[in-house]
Amino acid sequence: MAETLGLMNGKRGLIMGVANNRSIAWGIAKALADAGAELALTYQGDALKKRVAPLADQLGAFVAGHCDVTDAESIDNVFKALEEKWGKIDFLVHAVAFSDKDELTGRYVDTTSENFNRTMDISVYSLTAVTQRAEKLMNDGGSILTLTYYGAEKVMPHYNVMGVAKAALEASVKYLAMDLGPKNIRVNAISAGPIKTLAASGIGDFRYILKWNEYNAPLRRSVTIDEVGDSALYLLSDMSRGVTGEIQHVDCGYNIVGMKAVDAPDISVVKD
Ligand SMILES: NC(=O)c1ccc[n+]([C@@H]2O[C@H](COP(=O)([O-])OP(=O)(O)OC[C@H]3O[C@@H](n4cnc5c(N)ncnc54)[C@H](O)[C@@H]3O)[C@@H](O)[C@H]2O)c1
Repeated sequence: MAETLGLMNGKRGLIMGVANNRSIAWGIAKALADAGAELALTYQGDALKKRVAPLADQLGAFVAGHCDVTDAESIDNVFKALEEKWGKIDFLVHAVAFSDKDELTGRYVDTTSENFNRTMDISVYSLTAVTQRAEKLMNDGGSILTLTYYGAEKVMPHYNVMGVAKAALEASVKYLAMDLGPKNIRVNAISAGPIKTLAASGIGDFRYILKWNEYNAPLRRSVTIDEVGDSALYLLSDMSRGVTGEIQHVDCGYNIVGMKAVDAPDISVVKD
């Protein structure tokens, strides 16, 4: 981890999307805590509470409660808890996405209306829903960060409706950045390279996608949650005070590549 002592001293914020210690949100939480931030975490349902509570303890973080972004009341309760505890917040991390894994394989054209709408609600609208609440607590400016993926820009195998959702999420970042800029609230996204997490395990042939990235990214490896965490620290701290509406790739450079590297081996899909 990079040396960041004190960069976030005096700053407080909410991190949504920690499921376990492999979550990207956990990498971000660790980087922020190391830099001196005070954190609040949410969890989605009792099953995840058991995992999130000990992780929160490790960082001395406040557990702001259950939050399912499809349930507006649960979002309101979390922000009420934050208002009571701190009065204001300085940053918000939105690392939340979901789609039916049966539709993260095969053809996009077969997406159902039900899963399309659910994917959009959880993975796209939720950023706007939490931003509405955060705006009221960011009375001294702030920084909001979400997580996206290259499948928003280019067609990736099996990413399907999630690619469409991430494209909408990236457009939301820009519209929110414009709306909140006059209040000195910045809104950015990190487009992370593939990382083996709970959510990623739902994507068809994920190991193949991961390997392909490792062989073909300029850095010839895949990115880690700690590296995403350090880039998030930049976007959530005053170091990036002149940056908003930005989609920052943190993917070992994969997004600049046009075709297979000449030194990359030919690989094929390996089924578990
Ligand atoms: N892992 C990757 O390869 C990768 C790459 C780029 C972007 N991302 C994005 O990073 C973000 C975090 O995912 P991750 O890979 O760390 O996986 P993860 O499974 O650790 O985290 C996903 C989180 O979304 C939460 N979530 C899902 N539905 C929810 C709901 N209805 N209400 C509240 N929370 C809900 C889960 O509780 C979980 O904490 C997602 O937006 C994902 O699309 C992941």
